[in-house]
Amino acid sequence: MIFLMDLQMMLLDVIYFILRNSVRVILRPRTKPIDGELVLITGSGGGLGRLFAQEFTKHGAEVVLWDVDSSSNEQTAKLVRETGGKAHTYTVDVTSREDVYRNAELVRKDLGRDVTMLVNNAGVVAGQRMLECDDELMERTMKVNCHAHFWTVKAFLPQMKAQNHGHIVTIASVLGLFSTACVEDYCASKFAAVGFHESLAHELLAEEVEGVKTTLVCPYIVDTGMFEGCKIEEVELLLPPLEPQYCVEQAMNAILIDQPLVCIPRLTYLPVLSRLLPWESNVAAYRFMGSDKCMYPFIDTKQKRLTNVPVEVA
Ligand SMILES: NC(=O)C1=CN([C@@H]2O[C@H](COP(=O)(O)OP(=O)(O)OC[C@H]3O[C@@H](n4cnc5c(N)ncnc54)[C@H](OP(=O)(O)O)[C@@H]3O)[C@@H](O)[C@H]2O)C=CC1
Ligand SMILES: CC1=C(/C=C/C(C)=C/C=C/C(C)=C/C=O)C(C)(C)CCC1
Repeated sequence: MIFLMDLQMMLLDVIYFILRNSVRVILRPRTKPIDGELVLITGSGGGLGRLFAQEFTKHGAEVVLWDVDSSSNEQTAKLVRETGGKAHTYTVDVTSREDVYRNAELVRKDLGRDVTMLVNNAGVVAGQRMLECDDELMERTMKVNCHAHFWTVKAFLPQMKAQNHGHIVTIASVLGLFSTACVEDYCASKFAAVGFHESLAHELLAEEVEGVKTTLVCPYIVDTGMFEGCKIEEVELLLPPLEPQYCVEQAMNAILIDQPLVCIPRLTYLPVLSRLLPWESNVAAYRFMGSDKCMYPFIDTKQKRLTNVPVEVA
């Protein structure tokens, strides 16, 4: 009897959340205030990381900027300060556990307070055919895109849990939910980041740490240069590469309503469902759309950059 009642409750919950999330697409829930939050962003020296720093600043948060490249990171801080924001820069290689833990301590000592929001954004891609790629380059992708999340979360989650207040944001990718050819290192690292993030989210909920929220962000191709050349002509009208600013605004909307997962754009939720189809059906659809070979021009562009051959800009 108790089992049947639990089952009924669970089914009602499932239906309630499907309906609630559908309504939320049209009627956006109230966003949470984040003024006064201390937000740490990795990979803040450029691309999406820099834009996240500016967006969090707009919302009144103070930002801690971590990047391997100090000069591009200083540039981000300058942009934040020009708009009246508070930014603190640290030169950190997130693949190094020691570097992460030492700098986490330093942040705590320098600022006298705990980081309340962590945005794991730093990311790299080898951009070479696996069989031609140096082992170290493939290993680096795993270390930046996945292992680094272990170290940063271990460094900052304990204080969030102690305060029952915080937010862990993972910038993964749609390539952490479905795959394509010739980006084996990247897909492996992003699938791993998604697995890590979701397991952590389950752990916090199972332990009833209600005050620490999680958001998994899975964008499609974004025009930051990271995947320069990657395109699928067959679907370009329907799915053009995302403007970085649009991508960050969509991610911010999700973060500010404590949304657990966001795929940007929404259309990319569809290929996730295709995992239920037979593998061969997916292959046929990939061939039809040209998404099986979409990384070829990206790999060519990257190769030309490595060998200093001029690259034509479309
Ligand atoms: N661009 C895209 O199409 C998409 C990107 N994403 C994800 O979004 C995130 C941001 O990407 P995007 O802004 O495009 O990429 P960028 O290359 O523009 O920015 C990544 C930043 O991370 C920094 N970084 C790299 N390695 C380290 C490290 N070991 N320690 C600290 N910082 C490091 C880079 O520094 P440096 O420049 O000095 O190497 C750079 O400033 C990544 O996780 C990426 O995988 C997801 C979907 C699509
Ligand atoms: C495979 C595939 C697609 C292509 C997806 C691509 C090419 C995504 C690239 C994402 C990148 C570069 C993410 C970076 O993090 C479509 C057209 C959605 C249709 C369904 C199957």
